[in-house]
Amino acid sequence: MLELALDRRLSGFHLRTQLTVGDEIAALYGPSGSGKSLTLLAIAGLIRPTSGTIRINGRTVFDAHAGIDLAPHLRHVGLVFQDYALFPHKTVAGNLSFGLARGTPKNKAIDRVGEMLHLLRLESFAQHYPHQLSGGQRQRVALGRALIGHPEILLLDEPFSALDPAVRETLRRELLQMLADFKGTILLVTHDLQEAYLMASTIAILDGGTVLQKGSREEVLHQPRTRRVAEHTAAKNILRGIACHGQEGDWDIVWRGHHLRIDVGGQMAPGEVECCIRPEDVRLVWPDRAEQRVNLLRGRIVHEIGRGLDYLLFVSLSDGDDRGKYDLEIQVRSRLHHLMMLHVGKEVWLSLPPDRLHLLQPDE
Ligand SMILES: Nc1ncnc2c1ncn2[C@@H]1O[C@H](COP(=O)(O)OP(=O)(O)OP(=O)(O)O)[C@@H](O)[C@H]1O
Repeated sequence: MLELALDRRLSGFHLRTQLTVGDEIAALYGPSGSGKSLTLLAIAGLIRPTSGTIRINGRTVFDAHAGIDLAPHLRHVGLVFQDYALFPHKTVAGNLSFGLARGTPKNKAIDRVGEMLHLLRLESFAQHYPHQLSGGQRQRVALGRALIGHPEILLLDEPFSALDPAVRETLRRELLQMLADFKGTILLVTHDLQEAYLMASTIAILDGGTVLQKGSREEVLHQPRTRRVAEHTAAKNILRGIACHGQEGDWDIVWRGHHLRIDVGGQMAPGEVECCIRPEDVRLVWPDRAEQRVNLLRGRIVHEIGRGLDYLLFVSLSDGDDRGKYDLEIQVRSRLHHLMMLHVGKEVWLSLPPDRLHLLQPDE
């Protein structure tokens, strides 16, 4: 388990990461410059926060107030850098043994390097140098160097960013397989939402040095707390409207003259609100079945992007001829696009399922 409450001011940037992560893979997801790498460096003991605490499995490795600041090698943290940071003049075996604690007896070191080479399937590469390895093999060596000292937590800083998409997919799978036996916390830094979703069970969204939301990957994706989180998680359709009581004691949001029913499942006050719906949650409705649907809207496709397996449709609800403007972004499978014979200019019926409309809290 990892518990963080960090504060560090730099010129023009204020890092204030508050985060607790259990023994699982958690993604620290955020745009460039949001403070992801600084957070990892602080956990590893490579930069010193001005104030705050860092606990690893209940053990305090940093506490500014109490004057505790354990050296990196005493924290039991494995760190895999973005560019792997292998020593070019050391062999694979040499790079791996660098991860062992100083003073490890020679026969123990040889055994442990052997075990690691086996786990990484690099036995026949022990005497190779980094420049003689593929990107994937280099990544494995970097991971092995981080794991060889039996760390309690593992920090991975954008481990796939340097790779092309095809290799990236294979290596994500490989990495998950290799980490299956790791029992502690794994914190993966990424600025790729899909990668965060694929690799991690929990996602923490970092922006401007602060964690905006942390939750299960489903929660973060489908129940963003605020507009800022919704923007980071590509919710796309953020609707600003007026909340009022609906006809059956439920809640409606009046948006662009339409009464949209929303399942709020909690307290809500009348007045101006924002809600969101993801592009894949907007339903396209066959015209002959339109009347049976709730939250039905009529619109016109003003733009579309074919992406192979699916299409992004941009739909305007107004009858005007302003082609650049759209009100909703919708994601549909190519098969449905074909079946419904969709094209730019076509009129479509849409439904916004009440349980997919999600109310946003005001940004702090
Ligand atoms: N030594 C430093 N001195 C001053 N500012 C710094 C220092 N290191 C980082 N920063 C600033 O802190 C902010 C966060 O940097 P950080 O490297 O943690 O971002 P990141 O989220 O990891 O970004 P990326 O995804 O691009 O790697 C940035 O605005 C950066 O310019």
